[in-house]
Amino acid sequence: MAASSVVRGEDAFKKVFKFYKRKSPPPDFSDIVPAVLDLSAVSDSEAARAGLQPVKSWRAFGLQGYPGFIFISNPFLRGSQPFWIRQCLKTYPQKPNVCNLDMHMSLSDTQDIWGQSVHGLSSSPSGKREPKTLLERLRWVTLGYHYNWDTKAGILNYYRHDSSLGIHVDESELDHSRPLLSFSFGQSAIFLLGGVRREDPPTAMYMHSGDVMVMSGQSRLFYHAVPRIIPGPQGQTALEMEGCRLAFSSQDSTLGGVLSEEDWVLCTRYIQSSRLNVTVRQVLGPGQRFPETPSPPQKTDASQAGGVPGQTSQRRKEEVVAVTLLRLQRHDTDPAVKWRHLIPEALFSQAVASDSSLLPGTFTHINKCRHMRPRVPMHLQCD
Ligand SMILES: O=C(O)CCC(=O)C(=O)O
Ligand SMILES: [Fe+2]
Repeated sequence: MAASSVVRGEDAFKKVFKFYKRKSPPPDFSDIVPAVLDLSAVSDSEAARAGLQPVKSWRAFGLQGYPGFIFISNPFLRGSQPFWIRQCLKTYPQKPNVCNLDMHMSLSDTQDIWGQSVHGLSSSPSGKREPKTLLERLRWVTLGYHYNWDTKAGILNYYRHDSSLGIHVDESELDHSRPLLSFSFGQSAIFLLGGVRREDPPTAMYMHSGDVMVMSGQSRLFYHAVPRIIPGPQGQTALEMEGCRLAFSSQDSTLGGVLSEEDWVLCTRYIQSSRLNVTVRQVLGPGQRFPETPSPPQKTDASQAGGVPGQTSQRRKEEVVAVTLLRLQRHDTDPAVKWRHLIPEALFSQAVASDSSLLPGTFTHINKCRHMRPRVPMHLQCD
């Protein structure tokens, strides 16, 4: 069942979090369905270079009561996700990027996480309990400003089937006026989006492989959490990986580079039980520098999101998604990069949606503003 906006009280978020984290008996997810919608912008070839469909065929949704939150239902070209999965597993964990394993292992031990995991992940289960590979123990990697968890820029989260991510706000970046972009690959997740206060009741939605989320404007600082990982729609990942094989074996592979048999096997194996999430955030605002001392400089407020009036280089949010992926494709984590091309909220209002698979009571067409009342699990109604 969908979490509800009428659940109130101090513990509302926690209750909903626990509801979706619960394993036995498992919660009923029947009301949660993928969102669907269409947009337009960015050149088709630029989008394709990042492995994305032409923007006119993207399906994106706003969410009633969550200004600035955009959900884009898997805008990836068939067969391009494995490129990103391989980036997350093989490329981004490489030094100088920092990961959770660095906290208790030496640099030489975490130098080649992929290489050290190849054997363990690709050998078929022998029946006896094998030690976990480094890839299976990987929980997060930071890109960009990664020397300090508090100053993170791009973050990769690695979720195993039993992982969750607690209730939090992403506020350690100094610039909250830029959107936070989130890309999901592999198994699915229940994502909970709350409000500015921890006690604001959250809305639950699925994040499936390929789905993209933009948290901008007010929603940039909303509480959120991932209470649980769930198997993706039947066969989805397998099909996607197979699509990759086809795409890579044909000449017009847009992302370039052939996925070797070994890479393909390992990515498939890993993703069968795991979820990858990439979030990209702007850390510094215009003119800001990291302080020498821990005292934080003035933050740029998310409520001011909307860009600088008269700025000519502003682009649409769809472009932000494409450009972000292009940067990541080049493994461009230069901390000096400023995301000047981010755009005002008002420009992002062209969504046209079919409502066949809307989560009741939550997703709203950006430009239609239809709203259905949510159905509420009885035991979550606490007022
Ligand atoms: O995994 C997700 O979907 C959310 C990740 C997240 O909230 C974070 O990294 O701050
Ligand atoms: Fe977050």
